[in-house]
Amino acid sequence: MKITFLGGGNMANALIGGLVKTGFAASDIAVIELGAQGRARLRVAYGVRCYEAASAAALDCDALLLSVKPQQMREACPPLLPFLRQQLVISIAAGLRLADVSRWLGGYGRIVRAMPNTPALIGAGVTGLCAMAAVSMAERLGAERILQAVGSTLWIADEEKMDAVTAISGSGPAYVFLFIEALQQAAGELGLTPAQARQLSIDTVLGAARLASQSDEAACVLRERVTSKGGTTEAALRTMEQRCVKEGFIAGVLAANSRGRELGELLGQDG
Ligand SMILES: NC(=O)C1=CN([C@@H]2O[C@H](COP(=O)(O)OP(=O)(O)OC[C@H]3O[C@@H](n4cnc5c(N)ncnc54)[C@H](O)[C@@H]3O)[C@@H](O)[C@H]2O)C=CC1
Ligand SMILES: O=C(O)[C@@H]1CCC=N1
Repeated sequence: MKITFLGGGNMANALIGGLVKTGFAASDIAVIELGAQGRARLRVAYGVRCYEAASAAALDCDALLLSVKPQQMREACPPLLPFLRQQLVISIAAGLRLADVSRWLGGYGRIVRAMPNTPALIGAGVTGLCAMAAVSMAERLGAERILQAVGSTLWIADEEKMDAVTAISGSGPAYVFLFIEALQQAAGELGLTPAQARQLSIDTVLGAARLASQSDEAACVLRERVTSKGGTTEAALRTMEQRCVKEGFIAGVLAANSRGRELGELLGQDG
């Protein structure tokens, strides 16, 4: 399968890196990227073909993955039109609705909306997928094959829920990195070295995530098991509760969901 990316930024780099690491031939991957530096980085890092603009050669592919920012999509679509034949189009833009991307692509119907995340770079991503009605089963499987090469996938029947997927797993790595940052900062304040802080915080997140994934028990039960009566965890959780950490966290995720919907509404009105 030949894949072309439109936009070679952060997420395209994560997906391309993951695809190449899991055995996709770099010669089957092309990127259309406006920035000369971005193209040079992609060529050096992964050996993929890079183009400055759409052309028959750039769009000689089975799947075209739209990985420009939501605000860049409407302008980026028309130059693709002369070269769209039967390719499956996959848009990973946050918020943008299938109907709007389809309209910007002259009513093209073979479009899957996907929401991956950056752990795709190491094959540990998770992607929500949602397809237009005209996308065939074989094409759905094609989209799944690309994203499963870099992690797990799940289908979302109701497109409105793609904003929730974005808020949970698309943006999710940032919340985890913030948590790691906070643990490391606290470790520093407690006199641990940066190397000790790094090992302790990252191994704790990895271990807890693996335990949660391999356990049949709910996260709250696993949390209670760490929390001894009158002990240290209880003291930590009580202080966090007083500071409304959980409420603040949930409010943040809901804000991401609202921003996705808002982006879709705002940009969808735009032509
Ligand atoms: N960064 C992330 O963790 C995730 C991002 N996404 C989505 O992926 C898309 C890209 O996000 P990032 O990679 O973070 O943004 P980015 O800004 O790093 O990458 C976008 C790239 O597109 C290029 N570009 C813009 N217009 C172009 C055009 N007309 N033709 C060719 N190249 C063009 C820019 O030069 C830039 O390199 C967004 O729509 C975002 O919502 C989805 C999931 C996760
Ligand atoms: O922050 C954003 O808008 C993108 C979508 C999900 C992760 N990054």
